[in-house]
Amino acid sequence: MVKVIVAGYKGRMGSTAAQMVIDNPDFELVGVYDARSQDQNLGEDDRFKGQDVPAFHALDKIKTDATVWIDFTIPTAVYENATFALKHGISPVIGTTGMTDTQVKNLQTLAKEKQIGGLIAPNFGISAVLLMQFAQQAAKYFPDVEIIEMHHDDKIDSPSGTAISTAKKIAEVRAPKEQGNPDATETIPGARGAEYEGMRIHAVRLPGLVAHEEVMFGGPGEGLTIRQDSFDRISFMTGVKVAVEKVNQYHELFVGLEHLL
Ligand SMILES: NC(=O)C1=CN([C@@H]2O[C@H](COP(=O)(O)OP(=O)(O)OC[C@H]3O[C@@H](n4cnc5c(N)ncnc54)[C@H](OP(=O)(O)O)[C@@H]3O)[C@@H](O)[C@H]2O)C=CC1
Ligand SMILES: O=C(O)C1=N[C@H](C(=O)O)C[C@H](O)C1
Repeated sequence: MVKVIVAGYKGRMGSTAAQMVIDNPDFELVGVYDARSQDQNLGEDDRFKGQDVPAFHALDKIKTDATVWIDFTIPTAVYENATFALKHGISPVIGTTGMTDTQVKNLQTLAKEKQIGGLIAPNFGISAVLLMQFAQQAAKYFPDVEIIEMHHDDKIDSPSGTAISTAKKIAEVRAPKEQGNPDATETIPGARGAEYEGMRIHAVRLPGLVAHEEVMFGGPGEGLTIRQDSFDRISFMTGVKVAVEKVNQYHELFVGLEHLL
């Protein structure tokens, strides 16, 4: 039985993850954490009526025997949360996006020091993991690429963690390249999107969307578009489940679900 605490349980992803833990006979939800909630117990939340799980609102009040910390919170909270988990011997399974490269490195160092397994996954969806792998493969042959990520309009960070991760994977295999016309100008600043190592990333935010990404490649006389869609947040739960099952077996913190698949 894997004992789990879920941070951000009031939110879209945290509530879905809490339900996944409750529904899994091999997992036990032993705590939930959400900084601004008033609940003393998860059962006070209408979506979880009948559940008896302590709810916490401040890191220094958390008392738990959890071995896994699932985090779907906000970019400004996740680093402190993951540090807390590692310092208390709890393996972090982090879905929250928006951490800096330095923060990720610091967490990896701490996990190694403490000999604790952990995972930061910019995307727990299998379609997104495959899209990133396929895009990396295609970039060897098509160095000209544009990334378009599309999300619901409540998303805080942009570009998405998945888009940044896609760009990083592409940058690993292609020589640095400034795309387009070197004399190009932007009549309205930002028209060409964000720039990462010569690639352009475009962030679309619209009600009705969940999480979607297209990677467009262009070459002489041809093009290739790779697309993935998360139509429902349940799409992320297969990956979260695998991470919860496996993360305690490791002694380092990985970035990317592919390391545990
Ligand atoms: N890796 C993946 O596969 C996926 C990652 N994500 C990422 O997960 C994160 C959460 O997304 P989503 O569920 O849509 O966002 P929500 O805004 O729905 O949920 C975030 C929750 O965290 C709470 N919160 C805020 N501060 C803290 C804190 N200090 N400690 C604990 N909880 C806190 C928020 O409370 P309040 O509203 O009161 O501020 C809210 O309930 C985002 O970074 C998103 O990019 C999303 C989908 C998939
Ligand atoms: O905020 C979201 O919704 C999502 N965030 C992650 C990201 O930033 O890539 C993963 C997925 O795209 C959904």
